[in-house]
Amino acid sequence: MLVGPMGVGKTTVGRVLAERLGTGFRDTDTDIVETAGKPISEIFIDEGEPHFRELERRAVRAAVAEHRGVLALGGGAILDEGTRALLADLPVVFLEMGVAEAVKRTGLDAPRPLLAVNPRQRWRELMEQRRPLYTEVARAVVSTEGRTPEDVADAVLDALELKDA
Ligand SMILES: Nc1ncnc2c1ncn2[C@@H]1O[C@H](COP(=O)(O)OP(=O)(O)O)[C@@H](O)[C@H]1O
Ligand SMILES: O=C(O)C1=C[C@@H](OP(=O)(O)O)[C@@H](O)[C@H](O)C1
Ligand SMILES: [Mg+2]
Repeated sequence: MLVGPMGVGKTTVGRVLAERLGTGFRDTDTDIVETAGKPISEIFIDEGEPHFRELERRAVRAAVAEHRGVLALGGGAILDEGTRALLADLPVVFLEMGVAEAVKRTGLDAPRPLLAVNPRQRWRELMEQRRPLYTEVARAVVSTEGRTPEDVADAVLDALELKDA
């Protein structure tokens, strides 16, 4: 299970990991988009963040119950106390990076509504609030700085001692 901030590579590394482990990959953001029938940015605009968080809470609960492979969560999923409790005994890895790398990665990618305005400052604020929560749920912390997604996947397997799985 991969947690960490927007753009750190949960989705990208999750796919690589699933392939390495010969298992399935699931991403709660994808599940939410399917359920809502529209992109995350539109959910934020039309119904607001609290509604998105409610969809996310349900999506994480369903995925944890049903899915046995690699699961990538959205960056804010750990804000929910019930979600953190669900993750308590699972092999959760916190992927991390610094703000410069975050801005570089998210700038190149699909829009994330929470970083639409003032991305650098917003990212710092979000990390201040969330870092303790990522740390609380994680069994291991893996840096993604200067590593390709393949290298990060290797480091995750090492950290969870799944290298020969
Ligand atoms: N280790 C990495 N090094 C460089 N770029 C990366 C790395 N991992 C992911 N990326 C890029 O960063 C962007 C965000 O990745 P993504 O997997 O969507 O992150 P998340 O799911 O954590 O928000 C994508 O453009 C992806 O190709
Ligand atoms: O950090 C957040 O609050 C969010 C992260 C996004 O997922 P990624 O972390 O996969 O970008 C997505 O769930 C939404 O835009 C909100
Ligand atoms: Mg993602």
